[in-house]
Amino acid sequence: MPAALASQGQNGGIGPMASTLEVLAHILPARLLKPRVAIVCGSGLSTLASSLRDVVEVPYSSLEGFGKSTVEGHRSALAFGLLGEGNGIPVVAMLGRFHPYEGHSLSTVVYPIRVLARLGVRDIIITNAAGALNPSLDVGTIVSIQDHLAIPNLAGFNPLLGPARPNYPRFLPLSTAYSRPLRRLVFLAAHTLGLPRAALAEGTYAWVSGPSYETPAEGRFLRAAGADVVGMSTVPEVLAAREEGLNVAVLSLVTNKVVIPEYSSVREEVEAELAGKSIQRAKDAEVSHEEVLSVGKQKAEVMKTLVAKLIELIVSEQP
Ligand SMILES: O=P(O)(O)O[C@@H]1C[C@H](O)[C@@H](CO)O1
Ligand code: HPA
Repeated sequence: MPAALASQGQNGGIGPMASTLEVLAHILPARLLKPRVAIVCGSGLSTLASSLRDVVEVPYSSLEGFGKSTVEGHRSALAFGLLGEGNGIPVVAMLGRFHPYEGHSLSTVVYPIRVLARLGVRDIIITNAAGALNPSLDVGTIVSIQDHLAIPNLAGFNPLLGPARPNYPRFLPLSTAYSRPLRRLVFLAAHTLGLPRAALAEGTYAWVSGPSYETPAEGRFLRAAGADVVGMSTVPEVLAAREEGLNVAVLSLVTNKVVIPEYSSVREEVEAELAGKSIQRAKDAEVSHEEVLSVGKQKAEVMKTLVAKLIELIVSEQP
């Protein structure tokens, strides 16, 4: 395997794990140190952690091995806290994530997931902002992800690249990566909260490296290949989480429709113009990160309520 590819992966190890865990053990009170469930907050969704109480925030800068989230809408800290009444459920949230397009290696992107697993997390709820490829998905819909299509993984950009390690599978199966029991609880949570049926859909997530958004041809290609939404994160985290033995649920918030106009010929337009006819053409549209963040802000509350209810259900089924 080319060295450049191997170094994109797990770096043959688990980074400065002992040091990271030691710092956390030093900072956190015992009731927060062993989180049961983890949340990864997508673009504009760091307020998902605001349902926690007794929160202790740990900046990534104090944790060796962590990078810095440089994307607007992501904060560089872990939030440890309790959810619900009484003793509460210990939960940890990544208030921001690392994307490969920021210049982070894949091993840095997934390092926090490996840390969370070692703290005792059993279930992880990964959220993201995504563009809709499936025309039936409206902006603001939450999509419970059931599968993924990861062209970068298929092409050799995979966080699991690297030497085999003891106690880790060499060949990770992904046919059940998105936990069916957790997906069931996602729909039960939505039902319990009385969310309208259309607020929550199911679908397949296409991972692209970004940071450029898709061209219309790429959008058509991903749709034709079976994806419902597209985004620039999540899949590396899912792979690491599965490798670490965590149960995974992924919730994508549709923040925009991917612009996939029908192919429209300029030649035909010019010929029509010359013939004195006019052709009606849809207006050009473009997606922006500002739009993504604005929808995230509008829908963060419903996403937060859904995630909190999901965590309650997870823990009531598997204390
Ligand atoms: O971190 P997520 O996947 O939520 O962020 C999405 C994908 C890109 O990072 C960015 C594009 O607007 O939002
Ligand atoms: N494409 C890729 N990533 C995204 C999009 C998109 O349209 N929207 C939010 N994240």
